[in-house]
Parts: sequence; structure tokens; C-alpha cells
Amino acid sequence: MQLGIVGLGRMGGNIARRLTRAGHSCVVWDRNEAAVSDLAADGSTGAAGLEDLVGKLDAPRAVWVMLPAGAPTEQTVNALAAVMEPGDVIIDGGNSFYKDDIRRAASLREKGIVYVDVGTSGGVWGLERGYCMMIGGEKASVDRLDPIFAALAPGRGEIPATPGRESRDHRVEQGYLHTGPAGSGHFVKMIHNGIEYGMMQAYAEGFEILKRKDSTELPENERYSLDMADIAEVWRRGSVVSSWLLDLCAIALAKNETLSDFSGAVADSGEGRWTVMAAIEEAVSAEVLSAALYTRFRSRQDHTFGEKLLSAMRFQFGGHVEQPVTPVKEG
Ligand SMILES: O=C(CO)[C@H](O)[C@H](O)COP(=O)(O)O
Repeated sequence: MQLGIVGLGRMGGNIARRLTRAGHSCVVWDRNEAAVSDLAADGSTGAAGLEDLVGKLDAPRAVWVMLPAGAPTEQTVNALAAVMEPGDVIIDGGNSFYKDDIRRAASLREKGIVYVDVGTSGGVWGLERGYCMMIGGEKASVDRLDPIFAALAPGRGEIPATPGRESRDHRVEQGYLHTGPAGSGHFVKMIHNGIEYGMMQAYAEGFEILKRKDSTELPENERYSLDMADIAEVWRRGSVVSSWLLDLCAIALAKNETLSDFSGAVADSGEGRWTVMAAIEEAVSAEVLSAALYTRFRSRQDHTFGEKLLSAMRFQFGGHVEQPVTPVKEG
């Protein structure tokens, strides 16, 4: 199947590569010309701009936008809508706020263009591991795009089937789910990321307590000098707290047990804040997720080992390099 892809950063570029490897045909564009040339050398067709990209696709077209949430995505969706036609589909695969999706889907519907929001999890590992996708939008368009989702998804892999699911939609076991109407894909991904904050914070705090067990403030016979890298490794194997995030902790700690490559100033790109806002709207008591968000804010003042581990996990899953943190702008 043919797909246009706009935004060839850490996620978009690998999405194009994974689709091309699976036999799909991608027409790609990014403001960064080198990224377009790299992808063209890897089997995609490069475009010179949005209009050129749309012109290189057969109708009905589908274009996947993979850009930071807020203004970059908004401007690109609007620019695409101006050159696309009724029956075409715009897919937002980034981390947009779900209320922006609801608004965009309604306004594009008036032009006959379909908007599909895809919460896409897999980070810089997605090329090899595949992407878990949470998909919102009209069923007919989501079904039409199924070959794309099937190629991007991880597949069943070695994960055993869950008993009791025999009569349910088997695409879910491949790693993608049609969650409901516009916005619902990004809403589910937003909560996924809210949970991610909480899980990351739990590891960060646990490892901080382990690390400080050699403190001279403790009685001498109660001090232990514990090996962080080995504890992360042993917990990966059969323990209750094993997880992919723990695998990433183990990789980071094996590489540099002091995490001296990280300052521990932990950024956030909006989803944790929106999760807490959703909890407030629904009057849900989300203590852990709220605390994890506020701890990131505090991390920008001084830095603990646990905060370095948070930065290390973000670098491992998303390739996020620490940078000066600025407040999230409204989209
Ligand atoms: O979606 C992701 C992981 O699932 C992205 O890596 C996202 O950027 C992580 O959120 P944050 O930047 O707020 O830590």
C-alpha cells in the first residue's frame, strides 16, 4: 500500500523504513533535506514539499504526520488539508492532545477528509520491535489502513495468548487496537504515558533507596554497597517487577552505573499533564501519576540518582537527550 509520511525524525524515519521493508511504498518529506535523502536511499520516494508529496500519491491518499504535538502538527495538518481531496485520510501518529484531534476531525470532515489519530508507542526501538498502536477514527478508514497497521505492529511474537480472548478481535494480539472515534487513540496513548510516568518514578525511587544504603548517616553494620546494574539485571529474570522499562534501566546501568551522562533534569512533553487534567475532569484520584508529574517539575531544581535514572530511561526508549526544560505550549 502507498503512504505519505511527513516528519522523518526518530519515529517517522523508522516508520518509513519498517513499512518499506514490509513491501509498502512510502513517499516522504521533512524540512531536513538530509533526512529525505537518507530515506530515499533506503527505498522511499523523496518529495520536495507537501504539495509534491500529495501529488506523488494515488487517490484516495493517506498521509501519516509524525511531528511534535502542538503547532508543528497543527500547521502541517492544515497545510495538507489545503492540498488534499475528499476521500483522503490524514493520520496523526504523534502525541497530540486528544481534544485537538476531536476538533481537527470535525473540521476536516466538512471538507470530506478523514482524520485518524494513532497513539504510537515503541520509540527508537520500533524499527526492529514494531509499534504498539492505539487508533481513533472512523471504522471504514481504519479498516482501509489495516495493511499499514499490520506491518508496523510488533505481531504476536512470543507473548502467550491470554486465556478467554478467543472470540475477540485478533488484531489486538498483533499490537494494534481501534479504540473508537476520533481522539480516542490519543486519549488511550495519553493514559499509557501517564502510567509510564508512574512506573518510571517507582523504579527511580526504588533504585535511589538502594543506592543510598551506603550512606554514612546509617549505622555502620546496616550499610550495604549495592550493585545497581546487577540488581536491575537480576530483577529482569522472573521477578514481579520485570518490565521493558526495567530492561532499559539495566541497559543504562550496565553502560554507566553512576549515570554520569545524565544531569537528572527530566523534561515532559505534555502527556503527563494532560493525564492529570483528565483525572481532574473525571474526579479520579490519581495520586501516583500526579506525584510522578510533580517530581519531574522538582527534578529541574536539583538532581538525584533516581532523576538520572528517569532521564536514562527516556533516552533509552525515546532517544530523548536532556535539554533545558521549557513549559509545554498549548497546541
Ligand atoms: O510517547 C513516548 C513514550 O511512550 C515519548 O517518548 C514521549 O516523549 C514520552 O513522554 P515524555 O516526553 O513526557 O516523557
